[in-house]
Amino acid sequence: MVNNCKIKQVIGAPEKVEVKHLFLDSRRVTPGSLFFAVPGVLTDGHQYIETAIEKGAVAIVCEQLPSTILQHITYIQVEHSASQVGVMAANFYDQPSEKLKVVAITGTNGKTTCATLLYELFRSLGYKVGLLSTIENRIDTQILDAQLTTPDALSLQKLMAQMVEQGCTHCFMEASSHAIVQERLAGIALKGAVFTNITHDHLDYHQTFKNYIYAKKQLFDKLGKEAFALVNFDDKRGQVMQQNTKARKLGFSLKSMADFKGKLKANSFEGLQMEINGRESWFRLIGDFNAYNLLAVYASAVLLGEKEEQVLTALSGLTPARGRFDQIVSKDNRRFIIDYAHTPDALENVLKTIQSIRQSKEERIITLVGCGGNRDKEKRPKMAKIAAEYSDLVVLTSDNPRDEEPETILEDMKKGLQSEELTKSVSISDRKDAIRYAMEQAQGGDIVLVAGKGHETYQEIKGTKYTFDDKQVIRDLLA
Ligand SMILES: CC(=O)N[C@H]1[C@@H](OP(=O)(O)OP(=O)(O)OC[C@H]2O[C@@H](n3ccc(=O)[nH]c3=O)[C@H](O)[C@@H]2O)O[C@H](CO)[C@@H](O)[C@@H]1O[C@H](C)C(=O)N[C@@H](C)C(=O)N[C@H](CCC(=O)O)C(=O)O
Ligand SMILES: Nc1ncnc2c1ncn2[C@@H]1O[C@H](COP(=O)(O)OP(=O)(O)OP(=O)(O)O)[C@@H](O)[C@H]1O
Ligand SMILES: N[C@H](CCC[C@H](N)C(=O)O)C(=O)O
Ligand SMILES: [Mg+2]
Repeated sequence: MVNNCKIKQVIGAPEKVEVKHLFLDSRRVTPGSLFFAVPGVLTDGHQYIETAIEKGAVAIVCEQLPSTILQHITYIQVEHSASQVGVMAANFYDQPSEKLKVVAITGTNGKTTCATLLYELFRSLGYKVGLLSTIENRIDTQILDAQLTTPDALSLQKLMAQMVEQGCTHCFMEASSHAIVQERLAGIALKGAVFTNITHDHLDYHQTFKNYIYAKKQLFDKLGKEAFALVNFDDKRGQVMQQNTKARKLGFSLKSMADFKGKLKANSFEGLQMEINGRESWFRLIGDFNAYNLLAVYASAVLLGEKEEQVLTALSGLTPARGRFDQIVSKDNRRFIIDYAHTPDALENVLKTIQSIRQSKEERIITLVGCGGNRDKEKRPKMAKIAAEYSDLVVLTSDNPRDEEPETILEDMKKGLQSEELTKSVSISDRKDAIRYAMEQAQGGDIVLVAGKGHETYQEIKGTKYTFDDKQVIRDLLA
């Protein structure tokens, strides 16, 4: 358990103790286990040491020792418990990440898309693969629910151990900025890290944009010299990510010279045509932003040792991840696009793409959008403004209101709109009613973007997750 760990002291009894399970949450502790006391955002795990022991924990990892030391318990005192969870769990599970080729993708947008494409690509190249993503986790063909974009440090090691057990050779994972700051990736040996982009999101958590950039940079700072640090050169923070890394520095770009240079040739509602390092291919993903994702995926695969030609052939057959530019065209030719755009930049990219590939301005753009509750409030007026700028009609509605009042979120969004923009927008807080309204307003040829929830199959309101699936709602209303 203690290899590579930064331990201050071990006290109590006995130093060599057998541990059956590891837990981060006292509520789940079972007899014979080890409990990690980690200070968190809402509370401090140190408060639950006693409960964990009552439930049968035999070992405790903590930063501060409790006032009462029990002789039959082993206390491992460390400087920083969050960073020791993954390292100890990696020891416990016998270093699963070293038996896999693990690539982590970070960036405000594009993580799920890239990780899912890599998973599909490597499967089509004949490998057994693991995937850790916002939509779901996969161990080869087995699908497991995902609660977080990046699982907690214990679950990560356990999932990777299961991947090894099932014969997987690769694992593609999303590294959210929360996860990096909280050291969920500690103890994972990465073969590579990918940076897609950084734009406004999560300032509720990181407070400043500088902190948010720094959070992502830590992923690259910790890479070993045998790994690759692949970044988007067209994002001005791309090279910032590489400043202090020991890893091999590589970049992709659509605009300038790069190790992986893409040239976009065509874009339509069916896909895009792009030349990569001189080879031209057709892909079934839509929009310039997806050209970046495709470049990142192509580059990662080549850097992992796959043959360029084979990668291109396999990649050109792949379709977008669920809820990402997902399209339904009705019999009367209304086009519905379900997309997980939940940041200002994502929304702007999707809308710019729609504007650039529609046949003419006769095809009106109707955008339905909301913003999540208990999350970054600064993005609300920005997202409303972008929706108004690129659309003929805007339907403001609820996303996942969580513990906030939907009306308050809508008011925050409307603050971004000038009077003429307000005249082309309506607010309908019930999401289903809002979708119905948007659909009714559309005529043949019009395009309705339903943004923000993508693959999600629930709507979270005041602690309850109600069944809700944008795509299904549209299908039902069409029927
Ligand atoms: C704000 C945040 O990121 N919180 C995450 C964090 O929780 P925390 O450690 O701060 O938890 P806490 O509630 O303060 O508790 C502190 C400690 O006491 C323990 N505890 C608490 C209560 C108790 O009775 N017993 C007990 O032992 C907890 O298990 C924890 O170890 O660490 C936990 C384990 O790793 C996460 O489950 C939890 O995610 C919460 C549920 C969450 O909603 N996180 C979101 C914001 C998030 O992480 N999102 C990113 C995606 C963002 C993106 O889109 O890019 C993600 O990776 O999913
Ligand atoms: N490379 C990109 N650049 C900008 N926007 C993108 C890019 N890729 C995807 N998007 C937009 O962002 C949305 C979310 O994409 P995706 O799920 O791949 O991102 P993510 O980084 O995993 O998001 P999350 O942080 O929620 O996990 C897409 O639906 C699309 O609108
Ligand atoms: N991983 C993102 C998802 C946001 C999705 C959106 N539908 C919302 O609920 O705000 C977050 O936690 O910020
Ligand atoms: Mg994601």
